[in-house]
Amino acid sequence: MIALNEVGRTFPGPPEVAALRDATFTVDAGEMVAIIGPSGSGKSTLLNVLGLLDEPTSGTYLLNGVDTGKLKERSRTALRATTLGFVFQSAYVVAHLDCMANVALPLTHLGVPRKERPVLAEAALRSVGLGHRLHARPNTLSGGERQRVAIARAIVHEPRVLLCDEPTGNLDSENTQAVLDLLENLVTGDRAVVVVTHENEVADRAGRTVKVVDGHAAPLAA
Ligand SMILES: Nc1ncnc2c1ncn2[C@@H]1O[C@H](COP(=O)(O)OP(=O)(O)OP(=O)(O)O)[C@@H](O)[C@H]1O
Repeated sequence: MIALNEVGRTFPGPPEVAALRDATFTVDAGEMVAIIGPSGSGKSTLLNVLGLLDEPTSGTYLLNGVDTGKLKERSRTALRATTLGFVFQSAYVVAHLDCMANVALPLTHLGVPRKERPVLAEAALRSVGLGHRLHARPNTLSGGERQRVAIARAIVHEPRVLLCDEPTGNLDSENTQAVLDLLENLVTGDRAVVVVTHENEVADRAGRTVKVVDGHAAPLAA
């Protein structure tokens, strides 16, 4: 699904900063990979590159077989919208919309017919265990439930890769476990999950770990 070869990202500055120097690793469908590393090591830079939010200044990044360096901006945006789902530390849900409407939002941008949107949104909410809260407003939910709404929204269009940035950073240990169970269930034969985390219990759930040190990102030996 993902193949990075000697990917670097240098910010021109001044001063010039080589935030990512050499990221070389793959992520296959059917696996969950944790990205770990000290503060300032380049994890966010790497996640931005993986998420097609930023472009490498060197190396190649293949996503779902597509050489992303060769894409024009429009094609990058389209590939991002169809192939990737994003989960952040804070569940950026829209307060005045109910869960169904929040989860259906990305489908609007993808041109999914209006009639199909509620069907897909309900299925996504049921898949994260929120079938009983379809029409709840986010402010009536717990923090863990809100994060599950954000996950439902991230997967409603069936992305091949789910990119998560500290997805349990704001949760207590019980909700952390629930979200990790969920992420584990989302790893299927045709989907990969990538999780940037500081937390050992999150990394422990991943099949493999990529460690970032001073901009060098490589798999840890098993
Ligand atoms: N837009 C930018 N311009 C210049 N330097 C940047 C920019 N973004 C990040 N950096 C630098 O690149 C390095 C890597 O930053 P990055 O945010 O990727 O680290 P991180 O591992 O995600 O850190 P943390 O765990 O603290 O979030 C840091 O030295 C940072 O100051």
